[in-house]
Amino acid sequence: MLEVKNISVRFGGLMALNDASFQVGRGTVHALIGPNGAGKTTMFNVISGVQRPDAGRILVGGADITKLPLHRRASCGMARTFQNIRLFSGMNVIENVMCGMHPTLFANPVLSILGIGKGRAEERRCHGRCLEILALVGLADVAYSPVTALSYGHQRRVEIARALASDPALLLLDEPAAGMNPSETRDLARLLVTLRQGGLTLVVVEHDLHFVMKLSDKITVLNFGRVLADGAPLAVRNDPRVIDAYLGSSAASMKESA
Ligand SMILES: Nc1ncnc2c1ncn2[C@@H]1O[C@H](COP(=O)(O)OP(=O)(O)OP(=O)(O)O)[C@@H](O)[C@H]1O
Repeated sequence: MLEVKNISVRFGGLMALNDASFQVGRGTVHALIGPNGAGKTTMFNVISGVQRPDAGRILVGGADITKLPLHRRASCGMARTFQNIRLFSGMNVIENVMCGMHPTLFANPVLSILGIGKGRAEERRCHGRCLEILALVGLADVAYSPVTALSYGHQRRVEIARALASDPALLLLDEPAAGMNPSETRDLARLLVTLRQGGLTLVVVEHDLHFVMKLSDKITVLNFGRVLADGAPLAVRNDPRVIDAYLGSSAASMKESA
């Protein structure tokens, strides 16, 4: 589904990514982990088109998208969420989700504002689809609530719903469990499993190692911009290089969670 080939990104004298490569299988959950500053967010930015790499290539479904501008990445079936919640605070929940459908809409602004013809039909279709997505993420009952009235965990779900609205095949989630309590994290894990069962491919940057170990089919570990290890959760957890560089004492607690 996704091939990251020999990606390098330099910020002045710092190599944020250094010849990093990995592959993500279709319909899998793939986690990207590593210490602070390892290059995880930079890698997400390269994949999603926010950051142009100095070297290397990104392929989605075999197509080279390295030079595809940010605003055209949705058209190749990719969506992402960000580390910090970025919702429109003046809108309700469903309006936020409907914004995510923008790349798939055709009616022009005049038809949409007047609410006639194609504009009206499209708005109805968009509204119906977003209600389905809200039901999928467990937020149908708050569809018309102001988004600011929702708990932190639910706001994160709205972000995921908005990303799903563009009907992606590949979803990039940057620290989706950050700031969540244990019960919200468990609910999130269940949601991600449901999405994978629906055929979606998920790439997740996450610091919560218990969450990552339970959820992922494969894990790539970054360290100083390089791929330190890449493989099944068990193999990665037991890799001495990963334990030395990153897991340290948390390896023991991860064993319990596996
Ligand atoms: N725009 C930038 N300009 C200069 N340096 C940057 C920039 N963005 C990231 N860096 C540096 O690149 C390195 C990788 O940063 P990045 O945010 O990708 O790491 P990370 O693994 O996501 O870290 P964290 O887990 O703390 O979010 C860090 O040393 C960071 O300070």
